[in-house]
Order: sequence, then C-alpha cells, then structure tokens
Amino acid sequence: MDANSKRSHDEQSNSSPSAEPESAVETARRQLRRAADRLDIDPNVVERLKHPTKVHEVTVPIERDDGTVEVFTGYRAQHDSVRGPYKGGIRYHPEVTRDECVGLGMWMTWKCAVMDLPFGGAKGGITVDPKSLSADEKERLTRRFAEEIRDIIGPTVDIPAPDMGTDPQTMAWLMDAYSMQQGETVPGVVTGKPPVIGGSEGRQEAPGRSVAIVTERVCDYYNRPLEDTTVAVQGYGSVGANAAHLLDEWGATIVAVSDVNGAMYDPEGIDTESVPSHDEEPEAVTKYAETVIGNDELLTLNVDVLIPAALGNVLTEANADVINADIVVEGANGPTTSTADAILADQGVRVIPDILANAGGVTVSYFEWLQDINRRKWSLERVNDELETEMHAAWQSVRDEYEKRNVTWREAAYIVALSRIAEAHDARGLWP
Ligand SMILES: NC(=O)C1=CN([C@@H]2O[C@H](COP(=O)(O)OP(=O)(O)OC[C@H]3O[C@@H](n4cnc5c(N)ncnc54)[C@H](OP(=O)(O)O)[C@@H]3O)[C@@H](O)[C@H]2O)C=CC1
Ligand SMILES: O=C(O)CCC(=O)C(=O)O
Repeated sequence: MDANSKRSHDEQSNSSPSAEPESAVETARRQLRRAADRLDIDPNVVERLKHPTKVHEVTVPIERDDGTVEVFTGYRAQHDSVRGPYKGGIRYHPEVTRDECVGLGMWMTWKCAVMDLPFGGAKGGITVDPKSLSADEKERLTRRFAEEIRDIIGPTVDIPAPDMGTDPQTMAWLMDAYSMQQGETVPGVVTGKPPVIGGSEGRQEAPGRSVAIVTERVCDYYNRPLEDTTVAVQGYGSVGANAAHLLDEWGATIVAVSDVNGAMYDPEGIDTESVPSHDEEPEAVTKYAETVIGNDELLTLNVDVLIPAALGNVLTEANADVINADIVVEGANGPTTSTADAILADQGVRVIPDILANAGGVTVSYFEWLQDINRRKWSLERVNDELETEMHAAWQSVRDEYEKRNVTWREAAYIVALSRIAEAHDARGLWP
C-alpha cells in the first residue's frame, strides 16, 4: 500500500458522531461496538464486555494535619479477567468518578490484550486533589484505601499500579499496608514500586518510552525521519516528560511541552532535559518558560506529531477540525472523544491509540510482577530491550490488521485485542 497517502474519508470514517460531553465509559463502549462490528465474534461476549465484572466503592476517611477528619470516596473497577488477574492503575484526581474508572478499566483489558500480557483490566482511584494533601496526609489516605480494598486485590487477583496523581512512593505505601496485614512481604501485590522494594528498573519511564517507540515506528511507516519531525506534548509527567526526553534524544524537535497552567513553546526546539518534569517539580514547565501559550493552543499547533499525555477528552468536537498535526499519538488514556475521532479520521489525521501507544507502562509492570514472583531482578538494559521487543511485536500485529482490513489505527488495535479476548472467553466456555 502507499503508506504516504492519506486515506479517503470513506476509508477512515467512523460511525455517526454523538453528543458531547462524553464520559470515559461511553467512549470505551462506542469504540468496542465499532470494532466488534468489524469482527465475527460472539455477540454475547461483546455484550459481556460492555460491563465491568465488579465495581467497588469505598469510603476513605483520613485525619488531616490540623486534626480534622475528611472523608474521600475511592473506587476499584474490575472489568474482565478472562486472560489473567485484573491489572491497572490507581488515579488520584478531583474528577475521578465511578464511570471514569469503569471506562479506564475497559481500556486496560484491551491494552493488556494488544500486548498479549496474561492480565485482564481494572482501574481505581480516589476523588481528591493530591496537590492539596501533605505527604503525611497522602500516606494516610493511601494506607486507608489499601485497607478498604485489601480483600479484592492480591498478586494473583488484582494488581494496582500508578496512574495520574500517584507515583512509586504511593505504591510503596500500598504494598506495605497490604503486606503488614498479610503478615509477610508481598511485593507482587502492586507494580510501579521503587526498585529498592521490588520495583522494576525502567517502570516509571516505560509508558513514555513506549509512546516514543510507537511514535518512531509510525513516523518510519509514513517515511518521516525523526530528524525532520516536530512534536508537541501536552502534560509533562510520567508519560509526557519521558516521551519528550526520548524523542528529543532520538532527533525529533520538541516545540511545546505543558503543565496544568499552560505550555512552553519554542519553534526552534526545547532542550527537554532542562525542563523539570512533574515528578521533579509540579507546575514547573510554565515557571521556566520564556514563551507561554495555552494548553488549548498547544493542541492546535502546526506540528507533525501531537502527543496528548495528560487528561482524557482533550480532543473533542470543539477542536478536532482545527487540529493541525498529521499524526496524533495518544499518551494519555482516552484523550479523543468518539466525535473527535470521526472528525480527525475524516481529515486524514492518523490517531495511534492509547491502548497501543502508552502500553509500555503495563508491559514493564508485567516484567516487575515476574521479577517479584521469581525474586530475581532484571537489569535496566534487559527491561528496555524486552520492552522494545514487545512494543515492536504489538505494533506489527496492529499494523497487519490496519493494512489487511483498511480500518483506522484504533480499529486495528481493537481488532487485535478483541480477537484475543473473545478467543479466551470461547476457550474457557464460561462467564468470569
Ligand atoms: N503513569 C502511568 O503508568 C501511565 C499513565 N497513563 C496515562 O497518561 C496520562 C498522564 O499520566 P501520568 O503521566 O502518569 O500523570 P502525572 O501525574 O505523572 O503527570 C500529569 C501531567 O499532566 C499535567 N496536567 C495536569 N492537568 C493538566 C491539564 N488540565 N492540562 C494540561 N496538563 C495537565 C501535569 O501538570 P502539573 O505538573 O502542572 O500538575 C503533569 O505534567 C493519564 O491519562 C494516565 O492515565 C497511561 C499509561 C501509564
Ligand atoms: O502498570 C499498570 O498496571 C497499569 C498502568 C495504567 O494504569 C495504564 O496503562 O493506564
């Protein structure tokens, strides 16, 4: 095929656009339906996959530093476990809801299947602004949440990991709280821990690394050398900063990166190593910027590659037709609404989906889980080599479907994932 030519509207067009705002679970269900329409799979399996297996809602009271008690709500949505234990991150953010966790849990099921990992999908979170908590308060919140969900997690049952607003320290507290009750150290109950207590080298950088690997693959596919590629990245945390660092190192020109307050913009290229990431100093991107533009403006910059790597639902009906990038690589989970997806496809913008692009995080989580179970540490070099191998294999499977079926990149990734999940449901012959 001529990989350079943009596909026609008819080829890329999705089903009819829908009303916005759209929740994560609505987006996830629409994407599922669209991919299922392309496949000859049991409609009962598709019906089952529209729903989570279980959603746990817990009350998490903590004592604030001033002695008052504040009560938060936490969730763990377990979507599907036909291919293995539930797996997925824990998010601390003021907009966490039950439905958001369900949608994000569904995406974890597809993500693990695209990567052919022996895991199902889950996601959890607490509705809280983590920046409003002291370190002690965040520790008390995490330990209490661990208490509330301890009966439903475990190294062979459901294995949490970091997501937005949580980090290796959060995972260390979770693992410690779980282990204390268990009466033994159980490193395999969470991934994304600090390496000193069984975390994997390279886990924190892994989702950004996979975004960079996939960006390099897709640029190569469309005959675009990284040296001639301009990139804008929204969000400068675990995903955004690590993707920007690597792409910068590999020769791309990073023209914009952002934090919650806005974006640093330099058309000549930003030295990404000189900009503190969210982990090093939250909200520091705009603090050190000479030229600041808005996050909305970043999304519409005339660049080759746009990487949304912060929140969901940033590419919407309102801005999709003014996106100027040729390629969107989804670093965040669910950055594109269904309506925006259809508009972007109609414009010939290639969207490389989250379930492939940021899957390096859960892939190295799998490596971490293996290391914990086997009590044997891997070197950073081995982790990065094996991650690259897994990402290239997944890319190839998705690319094969893309070429064979004349679908969008998202549909191709869903077809790979859904085929594997449906086959597993079929083989087990039950409804777990
Ligand atoms: N961590 C992981 O393992 C994985 C995460 N993801 C997904 O990637 C996305 C980002 O997660 P992660 O990197 O872990 O998060 P982090 O908490 O590490 O970083 C979030 C970044 O986004 C910025 N940000 C927050 N709100 C906004 C906003 N309204 N507009 C623009 N930027 C904003 C933050 O800026 P500031 O410093 O100002 O707060 C920060 O730079 C999420 O969708 C997550 O689900 C996907 C796969 C794995
Ligand atoms: O590492 C993991 O288990 C999951 C990370 C995650 O939440 C994600 O990929 O969205």
